Amino acid sequence: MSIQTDNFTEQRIIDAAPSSPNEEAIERALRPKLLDEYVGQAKIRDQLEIFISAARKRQEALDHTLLFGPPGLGKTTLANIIAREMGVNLRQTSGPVLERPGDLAALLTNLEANDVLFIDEIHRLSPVVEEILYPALEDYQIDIMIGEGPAARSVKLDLQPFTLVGATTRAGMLTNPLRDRFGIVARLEFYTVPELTKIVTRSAALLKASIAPEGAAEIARRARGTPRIANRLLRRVRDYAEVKGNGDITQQIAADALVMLDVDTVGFDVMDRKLLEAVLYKFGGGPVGVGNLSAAIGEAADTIEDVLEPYLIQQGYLQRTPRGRVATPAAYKHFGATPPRTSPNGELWDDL
Ligand SMILES: Nc1ncnc2c1ncn2[C@@H]1O[C@H](COP(=O)(O)OP(=O)(O)OP(=O)(O)O)[C@@H](O)[C@H]1O
Ligand SMILES: [Mg+2]
Repeated sequence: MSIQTDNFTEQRIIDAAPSSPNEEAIERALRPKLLDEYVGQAKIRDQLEIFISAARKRQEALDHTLLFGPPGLGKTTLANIIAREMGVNLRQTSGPVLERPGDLAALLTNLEANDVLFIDEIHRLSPVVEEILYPALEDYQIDIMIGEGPAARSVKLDLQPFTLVGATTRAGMLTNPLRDRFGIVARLEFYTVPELTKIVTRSAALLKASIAPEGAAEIARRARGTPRIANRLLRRVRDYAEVKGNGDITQQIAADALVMLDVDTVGFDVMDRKLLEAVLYKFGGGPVGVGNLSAAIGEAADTIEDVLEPYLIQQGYLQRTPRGRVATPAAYKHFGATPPRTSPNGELWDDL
């Protein structure tokens, strides 16, 4: 997904979205190609391994698969891996690109048997395009209109069996009929530090960078649970090591470089801190609605919900309640402030 950065001259170092075409090219080079090289997400990997080998044995298309989770966790990577493991072609497009039903029909009719059609940002499909997709997913058929005016008629076309792999950062924004048509639904989780350490170590080897295990762990700890950020930090730290040292990425070099990049010890960058500080100091710890937060920190509500919040919530710094966002005691402590004895709901905070 793309992130609005209008308010900022510089891209966030820990922005989870790719920052440039150049970065996308580097990402492709670092992308694992097979399920075995895909680190973490053990549950999804185990399931896919079984489903893929069963489908291959029967020489059928894999069930339609929905991948969802915050940006940079490996959805596009998984879609590519699925096609490769199935031994079929991958055709890639995205929700906003498919403007007219004909755009999707052209893609669908060109698929070969058991191919993977990957639709990124599938929550942004237009309703008329989605309409075409339903019979395609269910019966491998589409209805298209040929001609115009009184001479127009609808024609049914048969398709080859295929697998739709849909990716989205927001499963909640899919329509029910679309969501119901996915046989496999996989929710990607943030990665643990050991998993990210593995990813950093693997990427360093591919980039021919010399890295100490503690250096890799230091980068992993500050990567916000996200492989894309881990790989980006690695590249910036490598630059730093080459200029300020002899090129070896030691723990000290990594820590110094990350201070320079303004990424703190738990991986928060300027925007994370701005968000938490707004909740704490402008809104008295919450509850505060996303609209007010958006106005206070000058970041789009979508970005707050898709990119900033998920990690802060998962790490226990922020809570989403029916009345709005609430800062937890951990958030107070992170900024050296004393948490209140009770939550905004009047419950006693129990981890004081
Ligand atoms: N499980 C993994 N193991 C190793 N590297 C990974 C893994 N997942 C992601 N990566 C790395 O992180 C980068 C970003 O992953 P990817 O592009 O698949 O994320 P995404 O979920 O599609 O993000 P977006 O929502 O922005 O499209 C990839 O280039 C890849 O190198
Ligand atoms: Mg992607």
